[in-house]
Amino acid sequence: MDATVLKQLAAEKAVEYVKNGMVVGLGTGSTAYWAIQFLAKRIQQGLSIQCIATSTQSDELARSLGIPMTNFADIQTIDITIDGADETTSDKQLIKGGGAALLREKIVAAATKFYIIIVDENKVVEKLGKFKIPIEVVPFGYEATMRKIQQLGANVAVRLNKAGKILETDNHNFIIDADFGLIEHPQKLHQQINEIVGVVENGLFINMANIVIVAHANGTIEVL
Ligand SMILES: O=C(CO)[C@H](O)[C@H](O)COP(=O)(O)O
Repeated sequence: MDATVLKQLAAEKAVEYVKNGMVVGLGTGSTAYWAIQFLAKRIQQGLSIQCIATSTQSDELARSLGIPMTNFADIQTIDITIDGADETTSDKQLIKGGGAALLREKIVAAATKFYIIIVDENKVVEKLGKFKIPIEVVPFGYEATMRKIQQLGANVAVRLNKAGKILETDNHNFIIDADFGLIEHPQKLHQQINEIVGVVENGLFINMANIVIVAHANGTIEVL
């Protein structure tokens, strides 16, 4: 099965967890895209929910599909969030931020009671780290911040957009992509990165996912 179909299968399964009256966090990326589409379909069929997005891209998509949107000022908690990931281990430790939305994704995830990750089987790894860790940093002095990250043992580069300019996140920050190789102790590395002055947040999502829905190439769905 092709990658798009697998993304659809995982997304469709995740949307089954959403019930009337819930506040739902909307992820970012090409897999979360399908979850937003399926949610819109269920809303047309009568499902009543309010949603909060992890990026302007997902916010705009959701609004264009008629999904009712809310914000943190008007809610206490988020019942379910459905998001993609760049890598997951079988014990649900994640790398996220390939779409540069990791900061809002982590804020939404931290406010969520039941955090669902949807992936195809290619994202499941034994050890995290083949995918470079995206790190959101403030623009001021980012070269110095990048050197500190490098001193932790990474090869680093500031992320560029399609026009070759430094990519700016929704929060007007930059992303440093840091290659640490395969990571032995993700929790420790997460702390070490976030202790660097100038770092806002990093793409290691440790002990956050409640379930990971994996779509396999043969069309079966596995829930981790
Ligand atoms: O973390 C993310 C965006 O910041 C995405 O969830 C992650 O990059 C996966 O994206 P896709 O589903 O397109 O592979």
